Amino acid sequence: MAKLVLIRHGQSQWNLSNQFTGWVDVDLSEEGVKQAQNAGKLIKEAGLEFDQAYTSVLTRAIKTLHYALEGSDQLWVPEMKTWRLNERHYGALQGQNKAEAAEKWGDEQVHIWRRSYDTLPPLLDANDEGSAANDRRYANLDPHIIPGGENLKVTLERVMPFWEDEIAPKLLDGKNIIIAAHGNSLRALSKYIENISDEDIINLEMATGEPVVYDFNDKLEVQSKTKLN
Ligand SMILES: O=C(O)[C@@H](CO)OP(=O)(O)O
Repeated sequence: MAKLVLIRHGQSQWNLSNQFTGWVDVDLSEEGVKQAQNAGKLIKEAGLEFDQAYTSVLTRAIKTLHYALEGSDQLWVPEMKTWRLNERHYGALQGQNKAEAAEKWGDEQVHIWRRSYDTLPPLLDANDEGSAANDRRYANLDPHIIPGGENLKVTLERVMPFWEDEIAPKLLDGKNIIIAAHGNSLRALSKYIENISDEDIINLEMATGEPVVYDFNDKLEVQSKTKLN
């Protein structure tokens, strides 16, 4: 039956400098470009062929998708971009260095902000100049939907409608799908797909630029999960 490939974007400039990123639109680092190109090679070697591609509205994921498709000779595959696949919004932590934040608030607090399922980060005010409300790419969204900060639970809640309406029907129709997105939007999706508990999802990490291949049966139950590396 259908295959789904999830790929976290290659290393970004702020992964490299260890800054909270969220919805800030930073580019791939040089290493990130190499990781994304290598993902394309691995996809080609595995013989994976896609019918539809999805990504977020953030440059690092879009470019990763394009490198992965180009490397597997499938740059022509139809693609759709949606804010629903964006990284979780990291609120007022966006832009801060993670090590400096741990010195300021303690390792435990920062770990809770980063990995607890339902604790929100400090929120960003809608009037803050860094708010997504000031960004043209979200102009068509109801301002009430634009987050000031998200935990994994809220991220999952805004990813799910896109899964239900767009992705699941295609998989049920036997279409092969690739999604290039972000560490936490993909952790949210994996939690749902693999039925991982609120406690256990804390331990799931996605490596940058590493394609993860799911095989589904015709009831959309996972038959296998393989990491390409
Ligand atoms: O900063 C972020 O947006 C994310 C992903 O890089 O970080 P973390 O892994 O700490 O949730």
